[in-house]
Amino acid sequence: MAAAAAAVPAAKLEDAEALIDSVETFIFDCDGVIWKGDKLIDGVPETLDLLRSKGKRLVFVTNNSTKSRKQYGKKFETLGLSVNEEEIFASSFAAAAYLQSIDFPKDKKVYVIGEEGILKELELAGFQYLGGPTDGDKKIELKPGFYMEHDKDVGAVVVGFDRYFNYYKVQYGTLCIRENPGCLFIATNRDAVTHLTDAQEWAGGGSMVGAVLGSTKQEPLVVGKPSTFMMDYLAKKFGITTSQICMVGDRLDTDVLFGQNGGCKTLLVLSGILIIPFTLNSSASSAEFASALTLAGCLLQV
Ligand SMILES: O=C(O)COP(=O)(O)O
Ligand SMILES: [Mg+2]
Repeated sequence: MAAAAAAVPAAKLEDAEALIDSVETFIFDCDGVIWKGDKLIDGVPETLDLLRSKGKRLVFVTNNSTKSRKQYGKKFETLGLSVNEEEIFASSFAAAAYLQSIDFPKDKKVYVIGEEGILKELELAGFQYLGGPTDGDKKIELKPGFYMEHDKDVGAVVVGFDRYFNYYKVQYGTLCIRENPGCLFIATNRDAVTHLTDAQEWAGGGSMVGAVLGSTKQEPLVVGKPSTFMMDYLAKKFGITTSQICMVGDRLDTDVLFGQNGGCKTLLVLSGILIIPFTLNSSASSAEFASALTLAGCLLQV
């Protein structure tokens, strides 16, 4: 079922300082909030520094499963942001963590329609996997009698954004889900579009998931936003109550809904889907931070 948009009417942020003082943790979405593609969004370093200087915990949650947490740590570093791996939760990690949470058998395998980030997280979690980029150049020749074999030990198909998506992968994933008894269909996320470059929006993970949903007629279990799986995981890990969290995102149907589903305060910024860039000079006081957020037309969803 597609995630509904946030139900609560939006209100323009009036008092950012009160918001900042009312929570101990800020969860930031990444694409459209921290960066767009590989381009850092103006004002982000100063904003993060300001919040850290006020003793706030910062956590980063991205639905983009192309990278592992470690790889995202490198991305933050190249953008000049010091963020440690433990503060980053990507949906690639969520897929592996979910399989761990259900004690997915280690003698079963995971077929991956997606990129390296998912493979790396599955490896770290000790799961056997196949597929991923190596199936990116496999072609199907539909000659008479052609029959595609598939591994009967696949117990889960994980689908995420995959720039090398092809018919071989759809067919392989479909065979596993339809013919291996109890085979799970897990989606890292269902974002319709995302900024894979800063120049435009690109078809997102939702397009790959939609293809497998179409061929299997099965709804996937989504481990990324707006599912609360990552919220529950990080709230438990950091020992925080969700009312002490403000979720900052650029999408209603994933980020804001994720925050609302988790019982957090939510802040919708307009630097992602709608572009209203704002800059914050380095000596920004929280009042300036407040006015910058207001300037950006931020809406506060409560
Ligand atoms: O890449 C995506 O699909 C979305 O990524 P985000 O959750 O960081 O906005
Ligand atoms: Mg985003």
